[in-house]
Amino acid sequence: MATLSTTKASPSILGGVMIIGGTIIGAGMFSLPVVMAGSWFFWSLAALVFTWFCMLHSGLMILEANLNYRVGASFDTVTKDLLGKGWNLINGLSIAFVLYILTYAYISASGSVIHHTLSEMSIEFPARFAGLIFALVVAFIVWLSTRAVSRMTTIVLGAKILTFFMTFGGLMWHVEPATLLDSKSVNPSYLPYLFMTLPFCLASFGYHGNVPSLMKYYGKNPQTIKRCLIWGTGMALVLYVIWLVGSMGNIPRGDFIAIADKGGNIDVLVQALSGVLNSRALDLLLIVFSNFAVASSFLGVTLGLFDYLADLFKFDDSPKDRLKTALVTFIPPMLGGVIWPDGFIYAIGFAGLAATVWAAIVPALLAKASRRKFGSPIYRVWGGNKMIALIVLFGVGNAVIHILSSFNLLPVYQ
Ligand SMILES: N[C@@H](Cc1ccccc1)C(=O)O
Repeated sequence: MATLSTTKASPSILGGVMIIGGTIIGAGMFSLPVVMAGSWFFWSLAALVFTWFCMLHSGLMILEANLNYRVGASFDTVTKDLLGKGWNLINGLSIAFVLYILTYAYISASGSVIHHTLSEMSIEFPARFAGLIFALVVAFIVWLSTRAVSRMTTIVLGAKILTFFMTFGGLMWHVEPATLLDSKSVNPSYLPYLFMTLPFCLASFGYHGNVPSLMKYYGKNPQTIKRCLIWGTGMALVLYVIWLVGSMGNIPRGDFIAIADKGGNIDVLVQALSGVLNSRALDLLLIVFSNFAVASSFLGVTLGLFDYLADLFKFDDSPKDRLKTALVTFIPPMLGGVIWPDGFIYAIGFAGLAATVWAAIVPALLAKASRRKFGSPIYRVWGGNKMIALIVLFGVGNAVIHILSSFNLLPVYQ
């Protein structure tokens, strides 16, 4: 029993699982059914599982490298030390780009969600301004304090999980096997459309900025943090699969062409779902859920961007400086939202393109370099060089796919 007094109690893994799960499950999931309509259910399922596997392991690689540094050392410190200034610059730029473009995506998404919610109540309100007002509210909360954000996030995340299960519990009852299996199509082809889904899967599984925060929270405790990553990403995977079944089991494959044509934003998707559901209660739940889903990632991601920019511009924590930081955080994406309110799907695709740098390629290089420099004595991801090569290939492959599809060189389901 003597050993008991020497072991320090570490916080339970639930908190870490929620941090990871809460960051991962966000607006990205609303892009999935729309971009996966071409490859439909089974191939999309394969893309999801493959992306989950790679993104889990790249997160573990960040952990492996991070463990060789003091608790509190950030992504920035580790990258600069292991890979040098050049890589660190590329890494930092890609992080800033992802956070900015996601903030824009959330403004566009929240505008669309609020527009849809109000029009259900027979109030006409332009999506552009709804997004702008929502962003101002979020900006105000972020400007107040980190504590305000964390309190709001807890409430919103709780509501998101609750309404998720209520909505999808209901949606599951409506699933039509013939719709889900696309059995009415004659000679369908799915495989050619598989590749373009990958950058969207990647964006939807992004959480990697949070790995150093977990080390701050749990200390150098690789087994606990590893369990948080496995459960957090696993929870997201299960939710995404349920979401695919719920949406593809209700909206026929052909109907997605019109949804994508209208910009593929959340209101169009939710409207299509409620059109087939014929249930007022479910319809309402779906609307409430989509509001919360967007709000929780919006808070989390903009807090990340806010802290990042404050550090970059050396703004301090006084109300005046926090206002400056809030301005640089929110003005550019807000302008984007007012000028192009419907760029949601594009934005998620570009988030995938940039996130591949810091969520796949750089983590693999970090693990490689930390093995060379320190031998990674505390913890090492399994699979040796083969795993590192797989993650680099996954990352580079995603970038190539996104660039090809931006130039219309990949088949599009239309
Ligand atoms: N996974 C988040 C987006 C994200 C990407 C990368 C890092 C953090 C968050 C979403 O689906 O909305």
